[in-house]
Amino acid sequence: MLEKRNPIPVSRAVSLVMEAAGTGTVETVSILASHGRVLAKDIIADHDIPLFDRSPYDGFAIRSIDTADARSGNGVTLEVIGEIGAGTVFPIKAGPFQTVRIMTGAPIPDGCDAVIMLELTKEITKDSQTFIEIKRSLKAGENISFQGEDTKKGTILAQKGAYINAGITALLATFGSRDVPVVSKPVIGVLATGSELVEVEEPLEPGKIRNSNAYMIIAQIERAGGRGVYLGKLNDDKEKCLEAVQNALSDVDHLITTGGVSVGDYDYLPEIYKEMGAEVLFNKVAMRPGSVTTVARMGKKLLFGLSGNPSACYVGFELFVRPIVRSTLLSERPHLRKVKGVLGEDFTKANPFTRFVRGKIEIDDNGTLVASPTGFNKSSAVSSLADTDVFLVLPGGTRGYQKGMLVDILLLDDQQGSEWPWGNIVPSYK
Ligand SMILES: Nc1nc2c(c(=O)[nH]1)N[C@H]1C(S)=C(S)[C@@H](COP(=O)(O)OP(=O)(O)OC[C@H]3O[C@@H](n4cnc5c(N)ncnc54)[C@H](O)[C@@H]3O)O[C@H]1N2
Ligand code: MOO
Ligand SMILES: [Mg+2]
Repeated sequence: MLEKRNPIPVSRAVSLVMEAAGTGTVETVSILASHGRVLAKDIIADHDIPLFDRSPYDGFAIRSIDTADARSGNGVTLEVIGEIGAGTVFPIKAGPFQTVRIMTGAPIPDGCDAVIMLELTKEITKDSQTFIEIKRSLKAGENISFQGEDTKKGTILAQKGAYINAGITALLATFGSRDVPVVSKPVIGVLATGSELVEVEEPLEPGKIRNSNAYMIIAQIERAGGRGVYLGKLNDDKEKCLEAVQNALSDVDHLITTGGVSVGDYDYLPEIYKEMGAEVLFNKVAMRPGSVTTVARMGKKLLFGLSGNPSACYVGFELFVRPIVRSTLLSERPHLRKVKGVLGEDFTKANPFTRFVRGKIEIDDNGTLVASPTGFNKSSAVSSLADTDVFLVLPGGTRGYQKGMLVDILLLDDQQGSEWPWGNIVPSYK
């Protein structure tokens, strides 16, 4: 007798999964390997930036008081007592009507309180001594990069849980972090099921298809910030699948399977979860594609039973697995970031379940975000995933959607994320 499945709302399904979210451990990596990882410790400025008053220009460091009467037609002459490049400190204090030739980034010499750009000065040589003439007055502090103007010692510049981008890498280097504490990547195993599958390097035969989902999922795990481990493909043999799932689970933090979660004769995952004694959190979600997505729990580990259909598998990953990866990586915004935009074309097919249409975004001439489906829209589609950078969220109902309507858009290639995008998805937009 076929077991009746009760679809639950997406938001409820995500909440159930998130109850199993854990936090990751810490490891240290070289700064050169830290890009794209997640900080395990705040970055706190341990000194001011700049660390000392310095020149923003190539020119001359002067005493502003000496230029008080300077103007066009009445230049002031200053004696050049030396020169300083970035990296050294000038050893002498400048006295009245003395100046020091200075390069960008060099510390302001003692006695000086302003800098004039090279282009605004005229060099004069008299008795083999160098002078400059200045025809304008400068205020104290003019053209100086002051100590601490960028940031002050003690400021928290990046927080634990932040994605290490190029800017954070610059901060790590600024404050001398050669070894960077990062959150260890959660290890997610991937098993593909289906007797129809051949491996990527194998030739096709009648009735067979290539296993694309496993590789797609590994890429999605990596985009989310986890480490994907490909554990192979399995034929539709219940005992072998049960054994493989049980063995795999001991080596990974969480396990993803693809295929075999629907009601077909060879869809063994539901029975496997039962035999293992795993707690099934849900086996039907009110969404398209991916309605058959099933998630079970064994202690702290989650078993994500993603659909075999490529688009359904892709969507199931982004909605349910991604937030688990991100919260392990200490993100407080582990879900897909939601923005609003307009629908780029009619989507007339109504559906009782919320649709996650694979789409791409563009910004039109008025600056409006326009999201359009990427093409063939069935759950089985693989071709339209290549151009996909967003999901258009089209809530279930009896009506379709017209071009120009306001829609919720979930961004896939994004590091900012969202705390909870499911709160105010409304049934239709006018
Ligand atoms: N009577 C019903 N039939 C189906 C239902 C239903 O509710 N009642 N649900 C449909 C929906 S919705 C989906 S989605 C699929 C889900 O199927 P499974 O998750 O059980 O996956 P399979 O049956 O193993 O395969 C489905 C499809 O995907 C292809 N596939 C599988 N693995 C891969 C892979 N690694 N790479 C690429 N493609 C893969 C497979 O060949 C099938 O074509 O069930 C519907 N049926
Ligand atoms: O799980 Mo299916 O993908 O709803 O079409
Ligand atoms: Mg099936």
